[in-house]
Amino acid sequence: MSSLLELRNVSKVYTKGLINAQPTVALRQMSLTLNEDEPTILTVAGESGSGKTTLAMLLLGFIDPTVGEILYKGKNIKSLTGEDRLAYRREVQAVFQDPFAVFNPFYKVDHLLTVPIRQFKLSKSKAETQDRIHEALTAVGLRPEDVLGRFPHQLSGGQRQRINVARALLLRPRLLIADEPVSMVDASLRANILETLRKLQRDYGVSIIYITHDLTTAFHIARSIVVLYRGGVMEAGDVDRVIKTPQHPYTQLLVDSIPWPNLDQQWGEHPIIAREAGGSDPGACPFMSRCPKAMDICKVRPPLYQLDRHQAAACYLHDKQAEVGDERLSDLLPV
Ligand SMILES: Nc1ncnc2c1ncn2[C@@H]1O[C@H](COP(=O)(O)OP(=O)(O)OP(=O)(O)O)[C@@H](O)[C@H]1O
Repeated sequence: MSSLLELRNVSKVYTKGLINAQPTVALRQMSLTLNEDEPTILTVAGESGSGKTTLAMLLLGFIDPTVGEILYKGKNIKSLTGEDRLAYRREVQAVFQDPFAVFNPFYKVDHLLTVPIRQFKLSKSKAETQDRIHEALTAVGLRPEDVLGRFPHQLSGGQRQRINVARALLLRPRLLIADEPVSMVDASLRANILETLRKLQRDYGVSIIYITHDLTTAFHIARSIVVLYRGGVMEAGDVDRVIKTPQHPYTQLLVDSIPWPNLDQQWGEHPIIAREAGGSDPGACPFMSRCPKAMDICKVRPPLYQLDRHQAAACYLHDKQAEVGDERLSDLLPV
């Protein structure tokens, strides 16, 4: 089986200057492989300063490893030239934390989406360009008529972030580096954007390296996880296994810091729905009795709704098909 991406013993050491240089080991002997034939979502999790962004910068070729090598389709990304380099530039895309910072405020969304198509000569006509843009916007759950013709400041943070994902998707990437893509997005839109990423992996065969400090979202979308601490890999493996039975004390600490809702607790005059649904099972979604779509998701990952009530909130708010009655969620779950 051929590899899409391979890190071989990669370390990155930053030095601050010539005098009194204090080296920082931002990444330490990291190795991992993503297979070309098995698009997957891999989470890289860790607290602030653990080396996550350094890893993203290395993978995108913005900085070079101090030791070790990074191979894309079997070739060291440092020595890529010509067609190979162009393919790597096109096929490895990124979505960053801040959906505000990426856009030039003077250009409309149309321009922002047309530029990459032009740069990589992906279309032969204006009509084809438009078709591609419409397809990409639709794939990320946006209606073209809602966003085209607008400036970035006329869009919500969630819309902007999805346009970032659409822009990456236009280039038909094989690998997406998503560095904290939902940390600056409203809680109600997080599940929506994470679901979009999952769709890219499932329907478009894009592998995703999802970088986060938030294990709840990692659990939501990833199949496997690498836990970083001070540049070193503490634990790695199947996401269910690592989060449910963490072996390393640092991972245990991260898992212990996940907020767990108390399903018996009442807020204001309204009892939480889990009560109404007879949901004494702590792993059950509080909205399960009235939300068919959530039930589907629950079958895949039952404890999702146990992890973070905001996740449940996001799911409810996002899911227009869910018939949960007229109650506003904010009446049921405090924000
Ligand atoms: N350009 C740089 N020069 C020197 N040290 C750096 C540089 N960039 C990062 N570091 C250091 O490397 C370590 C890892 O930083 P990095 O930004 O990769 O962590 P992170 O996990 O992404 O953190 P955060 O979640 O806060 O963004 C930190 O100790 C940081 O101070």
